[in-house]
Amino acid sequence: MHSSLRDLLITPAEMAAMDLAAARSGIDSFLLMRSAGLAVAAAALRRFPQAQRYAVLCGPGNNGGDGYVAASALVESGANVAVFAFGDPAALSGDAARARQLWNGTIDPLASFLPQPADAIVDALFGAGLSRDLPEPVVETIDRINGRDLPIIAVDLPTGVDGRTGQICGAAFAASHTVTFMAKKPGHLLLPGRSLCGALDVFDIGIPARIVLAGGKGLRVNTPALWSDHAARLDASSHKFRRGHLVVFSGGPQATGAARLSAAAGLAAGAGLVTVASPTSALDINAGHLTAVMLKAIDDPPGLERWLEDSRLGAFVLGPGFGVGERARAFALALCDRALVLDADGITSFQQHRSQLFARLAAAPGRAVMTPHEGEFARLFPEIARDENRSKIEKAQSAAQISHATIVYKGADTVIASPDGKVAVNANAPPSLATAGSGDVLAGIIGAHLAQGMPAFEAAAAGVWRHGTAGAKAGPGLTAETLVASIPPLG
Ligand SMILES: NC(=O)C1=CN([C@@H]2O[C@H](COP(=O)(O)OP(=O)(O)OC[C@H]3O[C@@H](n4cnc5c(N)ncnc54)[C@H](OP(=O)(O)O)[C@@H]3O)[C@@H](O)[C@H]2O)[C@@H](O)CC1
Ligand SMILES: Nc1ncnc2c1ncn2[C@@H]1O[C@H](COP(=O)(O)OP(=O)(O)O)[C@@H](O)[C@H]1O
Ligand SMILES: [K+]
Repeated sequence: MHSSLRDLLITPAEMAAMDLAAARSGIDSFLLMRSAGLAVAAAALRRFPQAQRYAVLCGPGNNGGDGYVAASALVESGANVAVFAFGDPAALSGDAARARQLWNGTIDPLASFLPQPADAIVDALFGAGLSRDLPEPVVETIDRINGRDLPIIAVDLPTGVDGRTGQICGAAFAASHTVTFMAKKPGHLLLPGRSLCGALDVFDIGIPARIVLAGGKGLRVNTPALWSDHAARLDASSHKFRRGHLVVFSGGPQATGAARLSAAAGLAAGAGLVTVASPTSALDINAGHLTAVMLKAIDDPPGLERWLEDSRLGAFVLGPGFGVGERARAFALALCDRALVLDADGITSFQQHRSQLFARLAAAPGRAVMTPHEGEFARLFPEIARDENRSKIEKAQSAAQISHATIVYKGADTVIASPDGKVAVNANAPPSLATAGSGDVLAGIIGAHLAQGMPAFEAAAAGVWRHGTAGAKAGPGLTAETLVASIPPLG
């Protein structure tokens, strides 16, 4: 696999365009199908050598074609193979018809397939060309097979998973293993698709990297390659002010913990100084819990404006535990032209005042990052959230464009998108991150990156990645506190 393809995500439409570009450059498309089918057969033999029968389920398009190639290769290796087809195999056209003609065995209708206890199933029913909900006979087959604890090797995508969105089209196989070609598709990473792929193999079937790279639109998996060039490095000339000063705003006396978690995370993530800006009413409580983190009384917008004259204040986190309302809006609007992470209550405060926030961000571009979870996203971007046609990636991209901020659309499949079109999908976050305060920690890490001078998209992507890595390091019993202690070095 060409190293530059490793983190690339290709939509099914882009993949189809690449097929055409490959054909135009003189590459024989049947050879691509042959490579694909051989890769599937090899994966089936390698992963499930104990199978007494490989049941290959073939559909009406090129995914089915890959299945016929795999079936022939499995027979050549001495395996026992049975082929079942959905639709009329005589109606196949192009490369898929050629692949079927090379299959010497019988082809039974899909409806007659009865799974046997030692079967391994090759799912070549539908792949990138799935364009609507699955037909009823396919749904019935999937229902008959899922849950029987049989190994399923999916060709390109588990049948029923939409490669662009990761959504399920009526039903979907829960595969043990998925073999895809040239590059991952969004549906392999976005939920629920990701949870149905099993282990994922990306196989190079011979489309030149230059064609794949030219055809992709810049969708990426979030890895350090995206942002490590922007990471601040420590050297002998570093001092605390050069490492950046992060400010985290605290809520009132009943709601101070979230800000302290963000502040602790910011310090652990590398900000040189961190100050909790607290209402006077909560100063004593905050003071009783803070050591390395500093404290400053800030009660109202004029007090904030005066403090902002200190140019050493590098970045701000507003939202965790802050309280929803007018004060949050006034603080946020005053910070829009700075490096700002707007999280939690900071986001919810603008539910009825969205256009005010977006207009201010457009007029005073700073480095703003918003970190909504699904509920907060729906509050700020209700029309986008409701649009069932758009993938989570497309939703984050639209939200970034209309808000003029980098969006971190959180979840197990967090998407990071910038107003200028950069986008990445995160894949390293363990489910143990679903714990109270985990989002506050993320906001603090991103704030530290902004304080160190990273651009907004890179600061956010690096923050999400470090948060995921910290989650894995802290292990299954993690709490927000152990998460902070597990934040790994940057770069
Ligand atoms: N470059 C590569 O990556 C390579 C890719 N390769 C392989 O090609 C696969 C993509 O092939 P593909 O485009 O023919 O699509 P595929 O998934 O077989 O289905 C299309 C057929 O299904 C039909 N159809 C769709 N939805 C339906 C529904 N709900 N219910 C019923 N019918 C439905 C649709 O008909 P239509 O929508 O026109 O009615 C059409 O007939 C890809 O996943 C990979 O395995 C390799 O061969 C090597 C090179
Ligand atoms: N199942 C999951 N798998 C991986 N990461 C998750 C999962 N659920 C939540 N997370 C991550 O944990 C964090 C939770 O943030 P948030 O919902 O704001 O929680 P809180 O408000 O309690 O801090 C987000 O970064 C989110 O992406
Ligand atoms: K499939």
